[in-house]
Amino acid sequence: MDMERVNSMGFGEFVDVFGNIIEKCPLVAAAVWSQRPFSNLEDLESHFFAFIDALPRSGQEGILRCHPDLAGRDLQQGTLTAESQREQSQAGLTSLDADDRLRLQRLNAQYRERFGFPFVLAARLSDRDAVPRELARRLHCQPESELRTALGEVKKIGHLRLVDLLGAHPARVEPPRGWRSECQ
Ligand SMILES: NC(=O)N[C@H]1NC(=O)NC1=O
Repeated sequence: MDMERVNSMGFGEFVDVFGNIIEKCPLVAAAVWSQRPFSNLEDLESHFFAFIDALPRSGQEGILRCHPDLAGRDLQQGTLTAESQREQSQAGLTSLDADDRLRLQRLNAQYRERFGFPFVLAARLSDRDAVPRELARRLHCQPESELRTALGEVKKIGHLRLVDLLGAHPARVEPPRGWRSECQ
């Protein structure tokens, strides 16, 4: 799909196509539509990300809370969005054995208890061994930096989803501008 096609979309079609760039948050696409025309993928995604950055903390936490746990209940029940299902599957999270699944579920619960929102990570840039390791590491980060790290992961997920839709050049796997974890 090229940008001319994107720029020609009416509101309804745009939200249908881009409504899940930010997981279960079609409002972001709805707001971005009014910023058209877009010159390229970077321009388009910058509007998605600027919307997130401009939200108050409650809105940013709300966006994080719309994400399903990695290897969590939605995966078990088959209720993930198509995008999330594919991402979790690519990371090998759909084929964990019972012990590994339980370990991840316990870590997810600890993380949610500490920060008040779910652990978010771009699963396609990770794998079944790295996910619990990264979760355990981030559990010890400070809440302020962890919020920024988690929003950076939301942006990585959104970037990869946009690349899928627009058939653009290979995804930047190390995106610039502070998308890295702030807590080492
Ligand atoms: N919790 C979490 O990170 N979920 C997201 N990550 C990802 O790659 N897809 C998701 O749904």
